[in-house]
Formats: sequence, structure tokens, C-alpha cells
Amino acid sequence: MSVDLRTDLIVAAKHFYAQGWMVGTAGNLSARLDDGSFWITASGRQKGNLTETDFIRINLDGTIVEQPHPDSRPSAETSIHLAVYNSFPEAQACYHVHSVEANLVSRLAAGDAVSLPAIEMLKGLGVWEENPQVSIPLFTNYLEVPKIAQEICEVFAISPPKVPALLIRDHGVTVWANSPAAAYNYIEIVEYIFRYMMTASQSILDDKF
Ligand SMILES: CSCCC(=O)C(=O)COP(=O)(O)O
Ligand SMILES: [Zn+2]
Repeated sequence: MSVDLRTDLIVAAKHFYAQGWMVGTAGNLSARLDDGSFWITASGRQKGNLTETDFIRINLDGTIVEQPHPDSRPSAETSIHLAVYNSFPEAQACYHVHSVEANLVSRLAAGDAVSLPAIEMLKGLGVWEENPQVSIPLFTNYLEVPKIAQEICEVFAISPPKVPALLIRDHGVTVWANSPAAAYNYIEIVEYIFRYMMTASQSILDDKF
């Protein structure tokens, strides 16, 4: 029996909304079908209470395959999901959320990457090393989203990241994985790491750390 991937996306969005990571209409989630096309959240939907008609099915060339609501539009950030799926053909799900911590962390980094602390949780992102040196690539939040997507494609073609995540400055984090369940875990883990980083930087300021 084939399960509708939209159910995974609805459950994930409800959970991320409850965490404060998909407040209002923020964020977008997608998952791929066997033919390579993917269901993505329609633009501007309230993310705490999605239903199956709040998704649009898109081909890897960006064309619409299925649109349950004739007046709905694909997520304004569909080009970023396309950039991820085209850069990593093995990716089956791509989740993007907006947390306060992700935004603050993106302001801590001056360059084009955010260094992550060498903590145990990195294993949850696939990094099994002693004292790992890991960073998340950081992109500029251009108003024109396809310009962000273009930069993602260019950067990843040359240097794919060690962890399946990217950060857009003052905007939010995007992860990808080989299943919706794994993408759900990756969001929880990167958000834990961002919370850790912000707590640590606050503790240093408070001279307690
Ligand atoms: C308040 S959300 C602003 C747009 C955005 O960054 C986002 O993630 C949601 O856009 P969508 O078109 O997917 O609803
Ligand atoms: Zn966004």
C-alpha cells in the first residue's frame, strides 16, 4: 500500500509550527515521489493546520504536475527545493523552517559558513568523527529567491557540505534527507545545535560559561 507523502509533511509542519519554527505562513516542506516529482507546500498557507489540498506537485524541471486548488501557487521558495534535489539526486525530502535561533546564529558568522560546535548531536547529522570541524554553508537572503537558488547550485557543485543543511542569513535553515522521517530528525537536530550555540554565546556574555 502506498502512503501519501503529504501526510508526513502535514504531521511535520504541525510539529514545527508548535515548536515556533513555522510561525504563521513561515517555511515550506517537500517530499519526492518515485517518479522524481515532489509535493511541496502551496505558498502562503498557515503551516499549523495544513490539509492535502495545501500542496502542489512539481516536476524536477519546475513544471506543475498536480494542483488540487486551481488558485494555489507553489511555495515562493520552490527554486531552493529544486536546487537541493538537483544538487543531491538521492535527497527524498527537503524541509525549510524559520526559527529565532537560526536567524540569530546566522548573524554570528561573518563569512559564508557557520562553524558548528563539536558536540555529540553532530552524529545525528551523519558526522562520526572525534572533534569534528563542521560548518553549515551560509547564503545571502536575496529578495529574488531564484538568485539564492542559483548560488546554492553553484556552491554545492564545487563544495558540497559535510552536513545536509544550509542556512540563509536572517531567514532560516533548510535540510535534506533520504526520507521525510530523516529530514524531520535533521530539522530537530540543527535547531538543537542552534539553540545550544545561542545559549553558549549568551552564557559567555553573562560570564558563566
Ligand atoms: C513569513 S514567511 C515569508 C516567506 C518565506 O520565507 C517562507 O518560508 C514561506 O513562503 P511560502 O511561499 O512557502 O509560503
Ligand atoms: Zn523561508
